[in-house]
Formats: sequence, C-alpha cells, structure tokens
Amino acid sequence: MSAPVKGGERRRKIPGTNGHTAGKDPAEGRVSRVSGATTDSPGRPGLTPPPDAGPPVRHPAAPAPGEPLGAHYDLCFGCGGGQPHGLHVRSYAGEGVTVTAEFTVQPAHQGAPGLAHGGILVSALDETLGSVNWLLQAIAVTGRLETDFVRPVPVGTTLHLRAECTAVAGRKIYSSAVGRIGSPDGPVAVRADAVFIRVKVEHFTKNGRPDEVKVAMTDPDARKVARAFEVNP
Ligand SMILES: CCCCCCCC/C=C\CCCCCCCC(=O)SCCNC(=O)CCNC(=O)[C@H](O)C(C)(C)COP(=O)(O)OP(=O)(O)OC[C@H]1O[C@@H](n2cnc3c(N)ncnc32)[C@H](O)[C@@H]1OP(=O)(O)O
Repeated sequence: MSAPVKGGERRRKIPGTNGHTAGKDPAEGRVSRVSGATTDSPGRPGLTPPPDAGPPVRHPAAPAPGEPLGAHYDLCFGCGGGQPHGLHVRSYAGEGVTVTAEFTVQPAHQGAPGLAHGGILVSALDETLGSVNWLLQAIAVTGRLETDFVRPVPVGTTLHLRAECTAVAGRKIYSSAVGRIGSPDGPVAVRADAVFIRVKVEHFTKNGRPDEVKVAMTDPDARKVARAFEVNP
C-alpha cells in the first residue's frame, strides 16, 4: 500500500493528457482544462466544447467589473440570505466573462471534524460557476460539474473563488473555476469544470414545488433576475 499523500502535493495525471501542466503545482496556471483534458466518454456529452463552440460574449448590460452580483433568490442554498445554514456566497462581476466570489466555511458545513464537507465545496463552485451566466444574461442550470479536491479546507477558512466562461455552443455554456484558501493568491484547494445548459424560465415554474414558486414570484431577487433577462414569470 502506498503512503498517504498530502493534499495538493501530488502531481496528478489528467486523463487524455501527458500529465504535464504549467507551473509547479498542477493546480496553478491552469485556468481551464476543458479542451481535451477531461473524462469525456463516447456517447456521453462531456466537458469538451464541440468544434462549433465560440468564445463567450459579455452582455452589454452585464454588471461592471467589481459590482456585487447579489442573490438570485433569497432561499438559494448557495447565495440566498434567507438560508441560515446556506453558504452565503458573495459574488462580484469580473473582467470579461469572469466572476470572483467569497465563501467562509461555517461549522454547519463540516464533513470530517473541523473540515469542509466535499459536497459543500462543490456547491460553492457550482454557485460561482452559475453566477458567470449572469454576465451572459443567460438563465442556465448545471448539466455536468467535475471537481478536483486539492487541499483540505478547514472550518473558518474563507475560500476565494474565481470562475470563467471559456466557450459557448448553442445552449451549452462551458466554464471553469478555482477556489483558493485565504486570499485570491492563496493555495488552490478546489477546481472544477462544468457545462451549464440554457433553459427557459418555465424550467423553474413548471418543475419547482408550487409553494416556493409562488413565493419566488414575489421575491425581489428572483423578480430582479427574471426582469434582467426580460422574462415575465
Ligand atoms: C420562479 C420564477 C423566478 C424565475 C427566476 C429564476 C432565477 C434563477 C436563475 C438561475 C438559476 C440558477 C440556479 C443556481 C444554482 C446553481 C446551478 C445549479 O445547481 S442548477 C441545479 C442542478 N441542475 C439541474 O437540476 C439540471 C437538471 N437537468 C435538466 O433539467 C435537464 O437535463 C437539462 C435542462 C440540463 C437538459 O435537458 P433539455 O431537455 O432541456 O435539453 P437536452 O436536449 O437534453 O440537452 C441540451 C444540450 O445540452 C447537452 N447536455 C445536456 N445534459 C448534459 C450534461 N449532463 N453534460 C453535458 N452536456 C449536456 C445535450 O447534449 C444537448 O447538447 P446539443 O444541443 O444536442 O449539442
């Protein structure tokens, strides 16, 4: 049996690559690994943009760099202020089609003693990646999200996240994110690649539990989103 490896110090061979990545740490210098370096498999749509994919285009009405994006819905587990044990992720528009975000791991977010639960970290990544769609003024849901957990994240840590949209193909929006410990330049703890799929507002009104949908209709945050996307819920 091999000796346990300390998180983040192992050079990981990414399937489909020769195992070499830029920088000393495989997590460094790798804004995106969507092109050819993922676990796409035949017959299963994956994270590699198709040949007809184009670069993302920042919507002219997107919030200016540095502006807080706010919550899209008060009861959202990721960003809503109305969930006591939620993540309360705060996101800000960045340059181009990027966002930055912050999330502080609370005692309610533990998996192992004193450490963030992996699913919570995925949720923080999902939330941050999802907020990139705001800059495209696209309503979209996560289709697939692949995560690397590079370092353990202690309770009390503020995770500094950055997400970037890398390509768009039809309804598919390809994005990557990274989360760093303690500061925007801190050690990489998590990273993820995802594909989001554009949906109509009916995705929520038809599939959501009616009680919450009714409340969301009066939620100023959700209405703000719906208005911003020029939809009439
Ligand atoms: C009430 C009034 C208020 C309104 C305002 C609301 C504001 C809300 C704003 C924003 C909300 C954001 C929420 C933030 C939270 C963070 C984000 C999440 O966690 S979202 C939750 C987790 N995700 C899901 O629950 C998706 C569940 N899945 C589905 O619903 C469907 O599978 C869906 C919509 C993803 C696709 O279904 P199809 O029938 O519409 O479309 P098909 O034809 O299957 O796929 C379209 C294209 O996408 C590819 N695709 C589909 N699934 C894929 C996958 N898993 N991986 C890769 N590609 C995939 C397909 O290959 C196809 O590609 P080809 O156009 O043919 O090239």
